[in-house]
Amino acid sequence: MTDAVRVRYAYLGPSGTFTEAALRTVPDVEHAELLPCASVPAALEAVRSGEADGAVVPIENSVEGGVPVTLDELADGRLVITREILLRVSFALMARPGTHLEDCKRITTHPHAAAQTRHWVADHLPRAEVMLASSTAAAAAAVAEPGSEFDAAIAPRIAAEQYHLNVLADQIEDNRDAVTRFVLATRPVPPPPLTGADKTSLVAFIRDDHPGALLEILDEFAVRGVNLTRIESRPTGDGIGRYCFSIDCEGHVEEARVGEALMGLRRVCGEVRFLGSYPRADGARISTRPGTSDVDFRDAASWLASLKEGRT
Ligand SMILES: O=C(O)C(=O)Cc1ccccc1
Repeated sequence: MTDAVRVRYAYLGPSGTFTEAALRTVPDVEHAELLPCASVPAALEAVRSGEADGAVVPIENSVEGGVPVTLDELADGRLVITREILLRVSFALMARPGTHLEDCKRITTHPHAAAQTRHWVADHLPRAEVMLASSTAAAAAAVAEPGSEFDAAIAPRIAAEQYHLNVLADQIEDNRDAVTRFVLATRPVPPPPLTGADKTSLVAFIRDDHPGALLEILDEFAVRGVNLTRIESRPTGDGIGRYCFSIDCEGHVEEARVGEALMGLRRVCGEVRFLGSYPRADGARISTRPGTSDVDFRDAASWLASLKEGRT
């Protein structure tokens, strides 16, 4: 394969991050060019500018919920999500050879990793200070620097080999079932085909602040039997008290109940930004409630047409 046709993927780097591990699950990634970026905004900007064809970024974790920087960056609607990836995350404490557990006073890691190992650190290193880094692998790289100000990093075990560090403690996550959800974002393209186990993401902006505005949004989903998998309010940045709603729901825009819910939102909201329909990473098939399948919507539409033609 020549360089001219190689797909370029940006990701939260440097090499050794969980995001890289998530990216490595994308089909044909071995033929792609990987572009490590210093932050989530930088990875997404590489896609907007055309420097990369797609970016993999963390969007939600099972301990802390949505990742604000990713939700806010995607809310501009200039990119779409074409794939989601679920990754179990497990953390190790690593240090330069010769450092022992009791020497670890200054630890560095990514904020998500700090949140997911808080109890372990409090129990085992109660006097340690945790300083935040742009990623877990960036933290490992900083510890590996000669004369580093840090004693240890919390990072994926694989980063210890890459940065020549020793693992002092492994599997230090507070919750063994911690899962992080990543998405692949690209410049706008038609959604991948319907699989029957899909999700749709969007951002809804209320038209004018009024009682029941959120209820009106929820109603568009509820009356069509569309289940939400995440809803979060995020500030729009236009002033205190001004929020939009970042929403993931089950189903694909090609399914009538989802398409009709989007049209309903378009009517009741000030603005709706479609962020994509894509296969669910867990493959869980969606069971439609009675009266909300594509057949039901088609039947209702042809019944209405027959009324207009004078056939009762
Ligand atoms: O810093 C990393 O390795 C990342 O990819 C971000 C992250 C950190 C902790 C859990 C999941 C993702």
